[in-house]
Amino acid sequence: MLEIRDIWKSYENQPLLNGVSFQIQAGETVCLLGRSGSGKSTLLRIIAGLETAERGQVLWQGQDLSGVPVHLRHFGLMFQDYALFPHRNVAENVAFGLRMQGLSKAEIGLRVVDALEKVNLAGFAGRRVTDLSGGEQQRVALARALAPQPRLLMLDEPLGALDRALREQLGNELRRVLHSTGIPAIYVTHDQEEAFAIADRLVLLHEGRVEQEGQPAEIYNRPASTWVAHFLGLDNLVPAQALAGSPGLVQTPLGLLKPACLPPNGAFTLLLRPAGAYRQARGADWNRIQGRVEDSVFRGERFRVELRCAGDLTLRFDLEEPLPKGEPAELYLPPEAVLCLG
Ligand SMILES: Nc1ncnc2c1ncn2[C@@H]1O[C@H](COP(=O)(O)OP(=O)(O)OP(=O)(O)O)[C@@H](O)[C@H]1O
Repeated sequence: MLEIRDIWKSYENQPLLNGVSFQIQAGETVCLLGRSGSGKSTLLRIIAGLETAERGQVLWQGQDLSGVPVHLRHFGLMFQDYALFPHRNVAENVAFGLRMQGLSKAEIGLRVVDALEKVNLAGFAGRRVTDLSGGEQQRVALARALAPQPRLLMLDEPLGALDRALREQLGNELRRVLHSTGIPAIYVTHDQEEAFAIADRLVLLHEGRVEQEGQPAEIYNRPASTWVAHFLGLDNLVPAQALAGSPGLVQTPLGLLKPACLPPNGAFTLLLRPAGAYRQARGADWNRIQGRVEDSVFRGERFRVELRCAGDLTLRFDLEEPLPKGEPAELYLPPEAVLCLG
């Protein structure tokens, strides 16, 4: 449906987007995820037509949108500071974009009711927006973005101003609303938990490029680089070197390890899965990790155990039982829990 093809953009000779390409399919919610300042909002503005790229194209069903003005793209936008009109009630706020479209009063009335129902605010039409909670205001903003029936919805940190618990609740609701309307959406955030909760597919932006894209579980299980692993909070990174003459084994500060992957030539990085460690080996090819327990903290389902290991490495594993602090410990990981990163 939407194709972003090789977009380049710089500000004051500082490159920001260096050839960004990705696509969005019908009905799909794609989260654009990257650190603050990675150019996510700029990319949205380029897609919306509010900003021009130095190179590259934005295509809708194969049609190049360069030269198509903002209002003729039929893309809806929703920002973090949703800027509702404080002196107007809920219905008037939702009707705003519809009036600009020149629809009849009757049609506007129907669309407002429909949009408010979609976001679970039926009955709120006459309320003052200033009397609503932050979460309700956010839903009014979503209804306002949905009412003109855009062919694509762009959401820029829409939950950014809300507290964590509300974000989680509204994130789930947003996902439901987006799926029920079938409108494809680009959802920009720097919060990976939020992105994982909402996205059908993730696009990870780093240094102006797409570092990795895929379904959330795919990316979590197979991060493409050490940057992605770090960004997802997977910090058990171990320097490694392939071992000549011993295929499948790699040399590391922890000793010889056996990953499930074919090790690349030369130096590379291994990722040890925090949830992949056990107190006992269940196979002859399991990897033994030795260290001293620095910390052991209950984290809901499991204990997060911090192990100080050879090579100045601190590794964290999630275990069913705690381990005594200050004592030496041995843990075992199957080859599948040891990944090779580029
Ligand atoms: N019009 C502009 N002129 C000059 N620099 C700009 C302009 N717009 C954005 N930038 C710069 O480009 C960089 C990326 O901005 P952008 O808002 O696209 O990033 P972002 O990933 O959305 O960040 P955040 O999550 O903080 O909103 C920032 O360093 C910003 O200062």
